[in-house]
Amino acid sequence: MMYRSTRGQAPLVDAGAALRAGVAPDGGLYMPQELPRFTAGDFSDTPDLPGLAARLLAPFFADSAIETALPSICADAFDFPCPRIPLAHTDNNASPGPDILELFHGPTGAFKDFGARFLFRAFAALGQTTDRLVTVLVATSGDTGGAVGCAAEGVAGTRAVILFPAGRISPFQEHQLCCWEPPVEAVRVSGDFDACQALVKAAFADPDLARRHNLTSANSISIGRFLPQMTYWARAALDVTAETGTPPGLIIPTGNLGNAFAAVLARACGVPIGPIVLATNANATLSDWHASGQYEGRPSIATLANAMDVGTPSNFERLADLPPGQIETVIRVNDDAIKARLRATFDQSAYIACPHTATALETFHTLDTDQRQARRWIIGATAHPSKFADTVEPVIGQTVALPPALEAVLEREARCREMGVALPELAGVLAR
Ligand SMILES: N[C@@H](CCOP(=O)(O)O)C(=O)O
Repeated sequence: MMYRSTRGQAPLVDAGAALRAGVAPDGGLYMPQELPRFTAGDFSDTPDLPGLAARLLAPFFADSAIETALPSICADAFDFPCPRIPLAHTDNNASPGPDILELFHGPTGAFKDFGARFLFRAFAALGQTTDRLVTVLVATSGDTGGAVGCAAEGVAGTRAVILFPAGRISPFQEHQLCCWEPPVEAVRVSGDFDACQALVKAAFADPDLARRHNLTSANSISIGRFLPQMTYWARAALDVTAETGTPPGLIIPTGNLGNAFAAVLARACGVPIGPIVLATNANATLSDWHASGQYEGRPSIATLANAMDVGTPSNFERLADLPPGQIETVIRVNDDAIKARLRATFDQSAYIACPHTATALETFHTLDTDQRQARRWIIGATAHPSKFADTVEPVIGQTVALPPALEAVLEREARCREMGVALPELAGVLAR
């Protein structure tokens, strides 16, 4: 498989080179040159997630340095459960509740563990073909940073530098992304997530900086982050289609658009997925685009669903590269509605959702009864609620226990550096 740039001004590269580069040299994002086509039968003998991942991802990594290691990378990266839980009836009419796909049972309690663990294992496989240190530069609005730090710790040949926005992430998230051993470094930036993301892109666009530090990305702009995220959507969609005869609809909490784009790509490759609905917080870039057809990035707004506080979603560039009509609906949910849905879900179903998952649950309730009854709906539950205890606990009126892996994070010492939003400051951080 070869990869082309969305901007069309860069040479074709294989998957290994696309991973090493992070973004294309013309500033575009890498896209597969052609899409493989699957049928449900292709996965009939792959009941578990790692097996399905290896089958689904094989064409994407064909003829690259990762090809032979792919099955073991998938087995090692996806070694935690990903349960799909039917939610009890959530309102008074007879329409069934959605299924909740819990994507947060990895070591850092967020769906990012799938992609981050895959990516760093892929870097390790690539590392056997080069001895140059790779600097993985990543911007986070909360969850990516923790997952990347955890996945990067101890991986030979890599150094991870995590930029996070001061005052815009939960206390647990901040501790979690600052607690990993060198060569993982966290940097608190006096700006929002979009400023962090712009800094990362500016560093990639600076040829001297990019070459000197051998920069690459661990955000979903990297194919090594977003391609593995197709796996759990495919698993859930194949299972529901087998159970009901109808492809499920997906409701996906959306910020940087990497998780939703993975579902879009899986559907484009023939995975049986029905409508794809994006659930966003008050940040209106995607809902306005869907309503008007005009895309306009803008500064992000701070919300309770902070990991989705993105004003300029990176993967829009990939979405715009595909034929129109890939996203059926975009629903924007404000903080009051997030809190109300969190509370109602707890009261009616005894289910504790994180604020991002609550955004998707609220979105489900905006669908009309016919839409809800036409098929099974799957809610992507993106993070463990205990990561957002300061928001969730007052709303539901009880404490939320940390799972053991997250509890262990608090025993680690947290440290970070500080910087502003100017590229020379980042150059200084990278040089130290
Ligand atoms: N929601 C993210 C923002 C970055 O998204 P990514 O999927 O492109 O890494 C976060 O939690 O940091």
